[in-house]
Amino acid sequence: MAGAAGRIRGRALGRFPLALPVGDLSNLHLKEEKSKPDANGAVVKTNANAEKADEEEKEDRAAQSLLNKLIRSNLVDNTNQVEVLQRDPNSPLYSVKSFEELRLKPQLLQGVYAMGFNRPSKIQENALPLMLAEPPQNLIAQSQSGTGKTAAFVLAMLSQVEPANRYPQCLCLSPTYELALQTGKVIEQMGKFYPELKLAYAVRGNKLERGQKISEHIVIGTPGTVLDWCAKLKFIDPKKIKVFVLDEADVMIATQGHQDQSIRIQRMLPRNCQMLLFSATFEDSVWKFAQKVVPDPNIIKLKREEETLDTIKQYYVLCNNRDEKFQALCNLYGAITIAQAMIFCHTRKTASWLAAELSKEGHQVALLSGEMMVEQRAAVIERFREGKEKVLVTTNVCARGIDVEQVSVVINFDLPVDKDGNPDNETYLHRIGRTGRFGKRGLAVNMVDSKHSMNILNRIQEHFNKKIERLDTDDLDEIEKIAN
Ligand SMILES: Nc1ncnc2c1ncn2[C@@H]1O[C@H](COP(=O)(O)OP(=O)(O)OP(=O)(O)O)[C@@H](O)[C@H]1O
Repeated sequence: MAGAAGRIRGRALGRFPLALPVGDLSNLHLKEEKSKPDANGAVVKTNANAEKADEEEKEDRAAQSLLNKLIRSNLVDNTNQVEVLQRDPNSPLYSVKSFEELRLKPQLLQGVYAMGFNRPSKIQENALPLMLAEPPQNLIAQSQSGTGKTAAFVLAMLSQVEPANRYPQCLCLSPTYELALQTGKVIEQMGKFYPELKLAYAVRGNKLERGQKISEHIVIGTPGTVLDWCAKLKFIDPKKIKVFVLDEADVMIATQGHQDQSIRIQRMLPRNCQMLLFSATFEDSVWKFAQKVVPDPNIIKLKREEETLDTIKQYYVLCNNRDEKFQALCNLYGAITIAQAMIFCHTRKTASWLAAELSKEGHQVALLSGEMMVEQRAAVIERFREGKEKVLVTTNVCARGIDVEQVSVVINFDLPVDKDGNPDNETYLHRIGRTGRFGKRGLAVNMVDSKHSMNILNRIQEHFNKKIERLDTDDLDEIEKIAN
């Protein structure tokens, strides 16, 4: 997980430069740094004398004036300043609260700060008080990709666990093996100051002895294996679960069988179990599913036009065929520096062809596709996350939800369509959401190669009510401009 995402950094991403010296910007988070928890997890408040208070006020004023300057000069759009966005009421990262106000346990506060989070995002600020309320509240929540949903429900689970009880108390369903591992990592990082807390992965390949009971406090896994562990193998006593999380509900129901399995698991849980469901999109089918698994819910939902993030710039390129699309891609690479990119293709065949062509051009390419074994897929993603490869060419589902901070560009080499050839808006949103994570700038480029794909693109624009601009990839100056 990208822990340092919450701070302002001096590092430029590709050619998205940071426009001001870091020294100036660091003023913006001076105030938070004064109330961080110490090594024992206690929140340390500095005992400020009048002089110090004066100094602080000056710093605050300086920070505010810098912030105003940034906003006025429109520099906000040119930088990756999470802190600035977190102070912009129109941003999904905006928050008026601090993590202290969210009543987190000291060990968790310590974990949050150790991950480099300075303040909550909008979804965290809104969802956490509900999730931590007494008695526990059920919640159906939507927030854009990369705005901190995972961190929100991980905090909720960690807050409810009683380490002295050596049995599973929180159960989290993820749609894929990769996402289960990714979320597990967040749990491990955030629960770092909770050494007694244990986590088990209910994923294919994790074989346990028959008759065994699990003593771990949190179980995270995919629906099929979790169902086996609860119903058939009885490794878990579902009646003791206090918190049930269903993550990426839209992706979940797109996978054959997952919806039924999730509902069967939910039915085994006690009535007073807290049910939480998260999703980046809420088409009707997701909504119906959500209402089936979350009784009497509190609801946090976005308006359609809020679903896409303004920090991700969207373009399309007109081409005539596959070779021209490849050329357009090469032109993009020739004109802008791309930290890491994810490229989506419709078929495995195109993906392998493209990966081979890009390798011939000298790129370090990773290929991820559905026919690979889950362990292989996880290894590919890990290497990409570590930056060993700079380009990830992939087909579809296995790349959903993957959180890699350095992805500055997403290319739809083929536009996402459903099995009937209609635009797949959800998949579009998930794909472009691989960039622009937590306020970072991102670029999404769509390759259009026929009247049909132009029509798909137009329908995607209409759906999100968001203009996707044309980009001429033969014009290097124009490409350079979009990266500035
Ligand atoms: N309050 C915060 N401050 C700074 N960074 C944060 C904060 N919350 C989350 N992040 C970071 O932002 C990135 C995205 O967060 P997260 O994965 O929780 O988003 P998400 O909404 O679950 O995304 P997706 O819909 O794609 O699954 C992660 O790298 C995470 O570490």
